Amino acid sequence: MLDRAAASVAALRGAEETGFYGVDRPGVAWDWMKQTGQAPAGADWVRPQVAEAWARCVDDHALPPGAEFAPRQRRLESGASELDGWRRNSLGGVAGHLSALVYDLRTLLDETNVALLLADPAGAVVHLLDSGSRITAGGAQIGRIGADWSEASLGNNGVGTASLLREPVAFDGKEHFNGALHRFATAGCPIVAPDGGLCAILGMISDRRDAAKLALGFLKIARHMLEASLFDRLAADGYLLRLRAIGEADARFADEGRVFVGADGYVRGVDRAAVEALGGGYSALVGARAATALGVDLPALIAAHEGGRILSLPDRNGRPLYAEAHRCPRRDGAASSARRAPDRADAAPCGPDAERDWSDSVLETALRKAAGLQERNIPILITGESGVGKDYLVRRLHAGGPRKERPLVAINCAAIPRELIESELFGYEGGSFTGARAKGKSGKFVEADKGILFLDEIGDMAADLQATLLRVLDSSEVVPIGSSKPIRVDVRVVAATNRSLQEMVQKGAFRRDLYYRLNGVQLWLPPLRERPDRLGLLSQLFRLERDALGSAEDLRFSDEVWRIFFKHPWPGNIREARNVLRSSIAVAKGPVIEIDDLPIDFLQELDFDQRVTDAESQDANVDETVELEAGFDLSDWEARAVRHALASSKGNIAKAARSLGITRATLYHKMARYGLRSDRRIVSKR
Ligand SMILES: Nc1ncnc2c1ncn2[C@@H]1O[C@H](COP(=O)(O)OP(=O)(O)OP(=O)(O)O)[C@@H](O)[C@H]1O
Repeated sequence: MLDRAAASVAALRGAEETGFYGVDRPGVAWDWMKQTGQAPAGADWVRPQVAEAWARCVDDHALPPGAEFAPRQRRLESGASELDGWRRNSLGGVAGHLSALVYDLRTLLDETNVALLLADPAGAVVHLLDSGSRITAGGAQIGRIGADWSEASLGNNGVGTASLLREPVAFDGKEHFNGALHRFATAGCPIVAPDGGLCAILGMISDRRDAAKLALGFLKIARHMLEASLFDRLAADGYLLRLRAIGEADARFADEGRVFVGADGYVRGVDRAAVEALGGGYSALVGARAATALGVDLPALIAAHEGGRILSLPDRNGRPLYAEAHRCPRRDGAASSARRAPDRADAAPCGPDAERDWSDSVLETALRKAAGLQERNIPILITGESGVGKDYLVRRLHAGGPRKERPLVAINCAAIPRELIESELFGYEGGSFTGARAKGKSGKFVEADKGILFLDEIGDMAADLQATLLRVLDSSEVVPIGSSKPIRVDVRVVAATNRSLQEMVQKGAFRRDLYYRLNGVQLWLPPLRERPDRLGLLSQLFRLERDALGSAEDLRFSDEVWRIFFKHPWPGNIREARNVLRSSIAVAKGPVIEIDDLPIDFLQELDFDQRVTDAESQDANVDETVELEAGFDLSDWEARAVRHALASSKGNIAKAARSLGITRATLYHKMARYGLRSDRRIVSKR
């Protein structure tokens, strides 16, 4: 203890020399801990939460003070229960909503250079964005599925400590016990189901080491949205009570609280605001009779609902609260027309139908956004890797939009030869050039008049044509080749690309003015591997393909196959998934589709995937804190998959593209990106 005091005094002197406010207080405390091997006893130099966490790291978790170490790797695939849990329990519900949320916030996340992740209640990473795969600490990749972020494995960090304390937590740089996390800020927020059960930890890691507060604020908003969605899912067949404090100036709780009472008269769920208002915690409310927990029995609730009366309930201090009762009907999957994206503001009072679990939350969010944009004539730019559903989105947009009676005209800017694109877009007068039709041709702009013109693969448009296109967009007039008479057109333009137009603009490969003209609003579709709800989406696609092929309703995949689907990075995205599902359904020999029924190309890819996994788990088994293989990310994987496909097809581009489930144009892009070339004999790095 004396040592500690002496060291503190010495450190304090140092701090005084540097200037009290200029000193890196957690840094001083951490160095002291490194020297002494003990956690500081008081909270003079670090926040109390940090001092307590460090003490736990030393005393409870026996972690080495002043060291850098990697987290343990948990083998998520080792037990069926973990994956099944992820797939079937409420985490699955969080996943769908998280997908939509991540989708919404992607731009913000890109700009702030943070990675968002979802961990299971014990702190193991079960989902992360691509950017997460680049996070390394202690020489190891900590941003990857299965990495154990619990406090006992990685030292205090937002995710692991939030899982332990069951409350939102964030740490800046040197507040982390583990020196390997000093470059980062980490934050974590537990996601609690309406029955009080912990379903997941939503986490964030930023390479700005002072961003903890910001990250925590963001996570709390995200948590609010996720928990509201979980509540919506629960509220069926019973009564929903909306609580409000009496009197406008009454600020006892900022949010309206919600309580759900089942048709049996028991409280089945509460939200955070209601717990706050009523007191006693989830355990005192959930599972108790409404009469006991709320002071109102079921007949009184029904009578209030039917008579349109407001109830009065006592709050935690015995003061009255208003309560409005709403009937929540039972859901039967058939009534699925009310599908909506998770938006608290426009959520139905009793939540949407149960089938929403299996709908495509990302697509729905994009459609909802796009609908408003279309009405206001704001140009839409859809971005995302090949096969994520850009084209599919445009078709759905058109089918559900105000121009559905008018044409949707699509043009693939990468597929049309450079010399023909102008005549394709703008048309030509009869006989205006050799090979032209005598009657002339109207061109896509005129064909799309009053409708939608979809410019696919816009990033592949030649520079001189970009200028012409811009002119047409600005003037809303086209001049067919060989004519001098402009034609007025009224088209909504939607463009799509799997390239980064922003980067192309920076490199001078795409016109900045055209970029701004097309990019009224950007809708980004995430790759399948980045989607926490990918298993739900695959289940839905599976049902689609199964019904289309007329296969038996009890046909299903084995758990083994689901585990593979969960881990596979799906470089060809939804297109690849649909191909794999379709082929396996077609060859299924019995009611259960096994690994052997999967397409051969897919299995070859897995072979490689499996080798990586085996290598990783061997590493992890040698010593739980040894450095794990660093620097291997999904783009490496994709490059290997492309190389493998080219090698298997002996350089036949069409065949390789088919096996990857992508178009030839996309394969060429990917080859260019990874510096690959193909000839019939050899496929190698340039
Ligand atoms: N949400 C979805 N539900 C069902 N099927 C989908 C969905 N999204 C995409 N698909 C299917 O996946 C395949 C690929 O989709 P699409 O062609 O729209 O991708 P893309 O992003 O435009 O690809 P590319 O950039 O290569 O043109 C299509 O068969 C499409 O029907």
